[in-house]
Amino acid sequence: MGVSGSGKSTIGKLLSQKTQFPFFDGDDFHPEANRQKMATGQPLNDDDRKGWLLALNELARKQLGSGSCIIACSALKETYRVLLQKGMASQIKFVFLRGSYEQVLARMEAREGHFMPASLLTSQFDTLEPPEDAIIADITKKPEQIVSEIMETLSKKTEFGLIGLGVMGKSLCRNLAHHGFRISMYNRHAPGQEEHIATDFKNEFPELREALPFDDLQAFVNSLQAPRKIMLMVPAGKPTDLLLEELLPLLSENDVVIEGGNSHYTDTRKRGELLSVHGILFVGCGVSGGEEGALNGPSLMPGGEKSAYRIVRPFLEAIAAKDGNREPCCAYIGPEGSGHFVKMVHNGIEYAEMQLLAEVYHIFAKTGRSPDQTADILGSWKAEENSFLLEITVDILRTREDDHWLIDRILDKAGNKGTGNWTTIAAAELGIPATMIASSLFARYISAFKDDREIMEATYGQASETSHIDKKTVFEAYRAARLVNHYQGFRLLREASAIHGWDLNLSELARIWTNGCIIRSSLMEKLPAILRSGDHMLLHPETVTSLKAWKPSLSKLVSACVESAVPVPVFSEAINFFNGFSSAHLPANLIQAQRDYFGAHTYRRNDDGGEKIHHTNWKKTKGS
Ligand SMILES: NC(=O)C1=CN([C@@H]2O[C@H](COP(=O)(O)OP(=O)(O)OC[C@H]3O[C@@H](n4cnc5c(N)ncnc54)[C@H](OP(=O)(O)O)[C@@H]3O)[C@@H](O)[C@H]2O)C=CC1
Ligand SMILES: O=C(CO)[C@H](O)[C@H](O)COP(=O)(O)O
Repeated sequence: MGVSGSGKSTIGKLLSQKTQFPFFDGDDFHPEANRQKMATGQPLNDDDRKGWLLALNELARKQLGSGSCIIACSALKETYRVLLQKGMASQIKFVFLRGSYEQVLARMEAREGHFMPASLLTSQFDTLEPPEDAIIADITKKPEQIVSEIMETLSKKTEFGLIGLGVMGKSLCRNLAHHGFRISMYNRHAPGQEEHIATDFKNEFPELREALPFDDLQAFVNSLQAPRKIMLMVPAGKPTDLLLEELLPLLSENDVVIEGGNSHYTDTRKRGELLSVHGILFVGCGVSGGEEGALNGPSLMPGGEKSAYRIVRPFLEAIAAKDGNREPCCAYIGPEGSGHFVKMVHNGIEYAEMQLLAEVYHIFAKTGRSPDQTADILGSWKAEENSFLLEITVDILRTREDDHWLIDRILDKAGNKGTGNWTTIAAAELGIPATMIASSLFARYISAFKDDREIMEATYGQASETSHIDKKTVFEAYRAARLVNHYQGFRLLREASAIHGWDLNLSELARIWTNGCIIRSSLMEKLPAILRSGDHMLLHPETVTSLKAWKPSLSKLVSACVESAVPVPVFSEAINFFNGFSSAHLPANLIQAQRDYFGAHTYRRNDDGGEKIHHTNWKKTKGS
């Protein structure tokens, strides 16, 4: 690609000789209508070009079926290039023949018998939108040198690098390789502990035969095509900062770093600012799906500068899971740390979804059911209320070890790595009652007090059995609580978007969570349409019908569990939130009066339009 006169045909033909891939001059593929228009001296507009660009796209597609090809096409605008690579972005490489106006003009004038009006060249330069991710060839060099540099870049340097070959990093590398990307892989070297990790990993999987393994960071960086695209999959916090500190001096302007760990969104914002000072682009990308998702298609939530996302988009979209319409479960989220904020809330929703299933398991255990019997019931729910977490719970409950259920041997102290904690803090800071997320976090914390719990039970007695709670009640309560949980999570996202000016597309977020991620579910599949409709999620007609039908079971379940001393903190939050949120009158008037009484915090009245601020001298008016 490049302006007229930049040497596309010369370089294309030479490349064709070297590679043996056929060469096509794009100009030969104009439809008849375009030819006639050009013959009359009229310039082509974008609409005219569309059919032509799609014809070239078709040509490339056909050629890729039997090898590859080289096409000369000016491809001056980004939109043209998007059309050219439609449906096969990861397989197209642009070579941009770059030169100044004066250089191109001089070349044109030197061509015997060739005249190009200066005005035409000016319009070419005016239209040109230089590509952000192309092999750049300097047209002042000799054609042979240009071609050998292109060949070297294409044959030796890799397209994408990944740092951190742990659970997620390894799976993502294999996923990238499955999609035909040439990758470099790096893991740190710690003598006696972490040695030859990347090489051993490469040797383990045949799909990595083309991948380059490194335990030397400088060599890893040098192996990548410019602008480099490097993804980090290391623990969030200090390790990420240490790694960036080491990496930064090795990078060049316009390189892109994608940080895929579960980082706090404020760290992401700071890192983006730091890297931008050095001209490095930064994408803070939420990744969900665990080990299997990373291998077969995760859900990806990239945030940061849009220009940075455009460069890495072909890679991220290729490896992402695909939704029901075969669209990638990956979409640009928004600026600064928004991608990591969204991933954090995803995990918050995940916490509550997990805790609800844990409470269901507990209730059924208290009815005397074995893990297998509970698995049978949960398995029967899949037809109407399926989710990834429900499916794995069924698998977990059925898993046996030496004739015992494994679940019975797992210590009941839940761990966490921080995202539920951060979501709870963010909800509190933004004034959003994400009570189910907060409660599921605290349920994990309560579980950690195992010693206290044992002493308390010995003192106060055990929960009684709950055989009077029927399966239908539990199922309906579970369905109602899930709706409330999703409402709270999306409400938190909406508020964050408004406060931070991120312009999050909530419907699109729900769409990219329909596959690949941990909270994918049949409910999530309904949310894009509901959120797109602009309706309040809890007032959408379908939700209203469901909640009216299921709410009595939620109340009944929580009452019965409280009676039996079976802890159901997250089910309780669901019904209490719902009851409060659907009460036109709450006792908050008394809170306001108390605040005014002891601290003169003032209050508003409901009999004067609520505009004015009032204060009462409560002691003086006492009893009057
Ligand atoms: N596991 C999951 O389900 C998910 C995890 N995540 C996030 O992805 C990131 C990676 O997770 P995961 O793969 O599970 O973690 P692992 O612990 O399995 O792997 C971490 C990797 O980071 C490397 N590493 C650790 N510290 C440093 C350092 N200071 N410098 C360089 N490399 C370092 C480790 O190298 P070494 O082997 O030498 O120790 C290892 O390769 C985390 O931020 C996590 O929160 C996101 C979504 C899901
Ligand atoms: O991001 C994830 C899933 O989406 C990770 O698995 C994360 O570790 C889960 O959080 P926690 O460890 O706090 O349970």
